[in-house]
Amino acid sequence: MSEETLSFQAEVSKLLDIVVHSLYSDRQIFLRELISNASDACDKLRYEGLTEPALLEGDATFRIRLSVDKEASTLTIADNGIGMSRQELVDNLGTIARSGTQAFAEAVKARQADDKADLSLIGQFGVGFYSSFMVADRVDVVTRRAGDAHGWRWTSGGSGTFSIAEAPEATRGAAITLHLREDAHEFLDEHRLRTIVRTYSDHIAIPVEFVGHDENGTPTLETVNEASALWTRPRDTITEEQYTAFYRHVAHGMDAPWHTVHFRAEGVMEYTGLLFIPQERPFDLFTPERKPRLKLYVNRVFITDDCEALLPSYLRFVRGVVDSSDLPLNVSREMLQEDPRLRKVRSGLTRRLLDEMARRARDNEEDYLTFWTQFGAVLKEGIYEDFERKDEILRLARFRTTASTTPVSLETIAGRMKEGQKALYYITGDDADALARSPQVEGFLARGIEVLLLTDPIDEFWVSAVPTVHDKPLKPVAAAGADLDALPLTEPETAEEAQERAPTDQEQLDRLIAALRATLGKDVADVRASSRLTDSPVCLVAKEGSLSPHLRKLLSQANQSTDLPDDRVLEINPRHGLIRALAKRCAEAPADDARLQDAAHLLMDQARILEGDAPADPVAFARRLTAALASAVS
Ligand SMILES: Nc1ncnc2c1ncn2[C@@H]1O[C@H](COP(=O)(O)OP(=O)(O)OP(=O)(O)O)[C@@H](O)[C@H]1O
Repeated sequence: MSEETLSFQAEVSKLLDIVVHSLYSDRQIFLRELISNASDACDKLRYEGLTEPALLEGDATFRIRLSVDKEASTLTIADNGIGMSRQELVDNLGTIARSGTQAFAEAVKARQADDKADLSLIGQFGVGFYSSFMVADRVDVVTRRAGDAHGWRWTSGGSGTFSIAEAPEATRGAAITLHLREDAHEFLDEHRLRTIVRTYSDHIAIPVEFVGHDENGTPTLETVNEASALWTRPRDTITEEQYTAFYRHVAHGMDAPWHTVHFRAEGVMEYTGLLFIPQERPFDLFTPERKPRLKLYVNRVFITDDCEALLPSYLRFVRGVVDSSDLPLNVSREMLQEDPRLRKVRSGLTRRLLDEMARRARDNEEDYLTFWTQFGAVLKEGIYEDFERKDEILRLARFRTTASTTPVSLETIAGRMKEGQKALYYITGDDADALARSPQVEGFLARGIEVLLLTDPIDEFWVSAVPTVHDKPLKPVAAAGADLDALPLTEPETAEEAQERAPTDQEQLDRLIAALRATLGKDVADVRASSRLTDSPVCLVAKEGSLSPHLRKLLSQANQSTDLPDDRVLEINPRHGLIRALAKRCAEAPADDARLQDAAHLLMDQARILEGDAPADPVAFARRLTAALASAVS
């Protein structure tokens, strides 16, 4: 077949355009990405060779080779791994956009503020191969898939198209040749290359060999890396730098891990775990798949990094490796998901990770909060999903409250409850600052009662699974009802305040409530007086037992349920001057008094606005507001 030219998929093209035309810091990471791909390719063949030994073609000694040609200004990274068929070559390196392609392009754009794009995270997005174009103006990939008779050559300058032709010279595996850009000739320097390999790929379990020449020009081979699986080495022989380098390899990150745990589990199931909690959120933390990304090895043979059974999804931010000698090597990836032995591993890993988090929280709360801020929203999913460990996760959880902008534990909050306080109260919404100022919490603030401010979408779900905390009921502020009446105000009222806040005459209040109900009709589920309010005249609360307004909003944003009835209750403050005045007018005015009706709608719209909603009818709202202002001014 003669050479064929194909176009990159549009998103890939866009990504390449950014890679080719940006200036970067850390561009040496291209080598880490290519070595990492080469090592994955060897791992894949080793795994496939277990069930199909013919694929190994009699050669199961895997290696990665680096060589430079100074005259041609090329650097080649060659492996004897699985290789790619023609179709795989076309799909993997050009026509199928991986899920991270667009996400990566966007992330780079967002970070381009200082003119130097940070492309170091490219591998995290599953598009590491394209980092070759940071240093090369042409890339050739010569490859033969294990077991295939023919090989192929892929070549591209990184703009718009790539070509594919037959390559009879291809050996098993893949050889990536980079034609280095004028400004990237530093990567022809052997010393520099060795340093990079040692920094980034020392722990790769497959030897990375450097092809040099002796003084007679005869080729020499030198292994540059340690080439033993890091997790199999004793802990006290591994330096922190080595752990960090390994973490960067598995997480494709540039940060250092926030926590590293390296252990050997013995007992019913024997396995080694080397797990990391990152410092920064990976980009796909909140994608719908919610997949954990641990790498599973059996006796140092890589099996999969797509094993949902290995960790609960609320720990999906954890990266690392699990290697067990007690799992069968030839087990299929699908069977693994159901394997009871794996369930034991999962439970052991979860136990250990939660224990480690608790320990870090005990040791240094401030430092623990850096972790919590990044991953708390994910960990909290466990309160809802992992019944067995619900209480443990609740102990790890930290919350912002009306009394504390620094998140605190439930234990702390429970420990400073007021005498006579019957429950722990919470409010849900999007923005903690707005919630802290919401009329709904006024009555709590006036009584010195701390309210939890819950702003993660998951909060709406777990609260329903947790009826009590530290033996106290956990209640939404909307359900506080009579609890508040029973508690005293923090500061006794002055005589002046008492007069200002004199309660509305009960009979007049009842008439006002009836009038509001009649005017607002179906806009509200009910109208009632409340002690929740101190400074504001009105607020909207959810009817007891119904969806909270925040959850209703989340569901309608997710398009899950747009036709949920709005059954919010309008609460009015009988001790507010405006309510007193309206009640008085209501007692004297005819039932269809236009001003009273306008006031009812304005109050309702005001309550809506405070909940972050728009007025029901903006034009009518504006007209009523103008009329009210005009009459106040004149
Ligand atoms: N040396 C290689 N041998 C065989 N296949 C390769 C090689 N390099 C890349 N590939 C194929 O090309 C695909 C794309 O590589 P790329 O580095 O862009 O992403 P990735 O390696 O899949 O991402 P991740 O690093 O997250 O696994 C790989 O998944 C693999 O199938």
